[in-house]
Amino acid sequence: MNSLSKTKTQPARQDLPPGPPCRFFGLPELRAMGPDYLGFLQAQQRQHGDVVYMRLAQYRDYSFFHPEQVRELLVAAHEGLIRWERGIECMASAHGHSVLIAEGEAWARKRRMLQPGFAPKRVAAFATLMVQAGEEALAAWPQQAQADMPFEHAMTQLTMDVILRTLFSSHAGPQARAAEQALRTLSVIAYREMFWPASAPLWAPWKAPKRRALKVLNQLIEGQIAARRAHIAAGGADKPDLLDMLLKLQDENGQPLSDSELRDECMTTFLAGHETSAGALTWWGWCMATHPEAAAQAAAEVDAQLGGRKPGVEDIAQLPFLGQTIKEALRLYPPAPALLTRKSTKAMDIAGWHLPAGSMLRITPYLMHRDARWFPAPEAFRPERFGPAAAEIPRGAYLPFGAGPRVCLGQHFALTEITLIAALLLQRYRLVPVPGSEPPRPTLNITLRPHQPLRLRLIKRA
Ligand code: HEM
Repeated sequence: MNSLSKTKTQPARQDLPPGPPCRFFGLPELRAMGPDYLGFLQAQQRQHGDVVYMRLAQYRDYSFFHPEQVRELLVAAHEGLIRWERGIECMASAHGHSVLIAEGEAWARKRRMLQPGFAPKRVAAFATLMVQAGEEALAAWPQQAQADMPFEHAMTQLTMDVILRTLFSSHAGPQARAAEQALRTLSVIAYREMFWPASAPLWAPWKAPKRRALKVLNQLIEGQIAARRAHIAAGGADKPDLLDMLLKLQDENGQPLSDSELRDECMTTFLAGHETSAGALTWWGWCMATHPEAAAQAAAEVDAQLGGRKPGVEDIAQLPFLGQTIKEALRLYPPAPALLTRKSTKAMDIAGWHLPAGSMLRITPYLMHRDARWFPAPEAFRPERFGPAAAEIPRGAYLPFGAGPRVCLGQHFALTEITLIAALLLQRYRLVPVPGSEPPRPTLNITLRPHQPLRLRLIKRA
């Protein structure tokens, strides 16, 4: 191979990382990816190693599986990346142009404005609301000695209630059940649409379920904003919630969020702010139900620290083992198991490979978290991995909240909420699998949920 041919737009195969042979424009790979994205990528990693190249339709597609490469991409090369336009287009029908969707200066402006609202101090002020929501939800659960609960549904309703209280000073009313169903519908549709090159317009007759789902969510969010505007117009007092913060935000030029920006940020905070936390609590519940010794140790820690009183934000640091069980559940079942695919906007060199502008880049926390090099016996639930005596985990190997400048904005919020709710649960119940039930299979529909709604048996603690 001479040096001239290396500079051609289409690199020769030996200049590319290993991967499946390029056949039929990558259609066999695309067909295999849709029904089992995580299994497909895992098989590629096993066969080809830490960097896998595929030709998928018009895209040069690279998957990275090594922590150093992940940090190189998400941290060092961040400015040369955007999120894959088609993926974002499928999510934008609900999220609009929020911080989750925006790119470049528009994203940076939103991120700078929103960041203080999710800082630890701000989140701490919401802890009382989180605990209140948890206590009220648990008080409404069956009170007999043991009961089989639709646990996943209960966690979704609870985290939705938390976000409605913290965002709008509101509660999960009858609209919440409809919103849960609508979000499920939208996630399945958005995930499916990502594997098609384009979407039919929303008015197409077969898009009625998507239209209905969007209407439910829009009515919920826009109704809350309209009610707040009416409250302010009537001279009502400030409310200690995120909407109040969003209404008062100004950028460096003194510009507030426009009406549509406000709607979009509220929608993203509502959706991103409860769906993933619900998934995290659901999987944590399953881990506790199937690892009674770890559950008993976490419950003993909670009892010793709280002595029966309700938890507060200041207790979180005193519940290290409980925190380890949560981290380990997030490792085995990261609610965002595949980061939103990135596209390079300029040529770059990563891990010794030259990536032309326009390359697709995939990072898959679910697979990084199950790599025996960083997590020995990766399928085992071992909270000790995150204990003080454990070996250090390489930076970039553990990514439940992503990494780099686009790391999850709500990570502190989520961890505070999950820990407080987990403590409330352990104070009251022992969780066990429903006898005879099938173990949940992780299923990807943008987020990671059990293949069918998870039920757990709750046994009241004496
Ligand atoms: C266990 C719960 C959560 C998990 C696992 C999670 C995970 C993630 C991940 C992995 C990303 C980055 C995606 C990427 O790089 O492609 C992200 C972004 C984001 N998350 Fe979360 N999240 C959680 C909870 C929350 C909560 C509670 C909120 C808000 C209240 C939130 C708001 C956001 C926003 C706004 C972004 C976009 C940030 C940006 O693009 O600058 N998340 N989340």
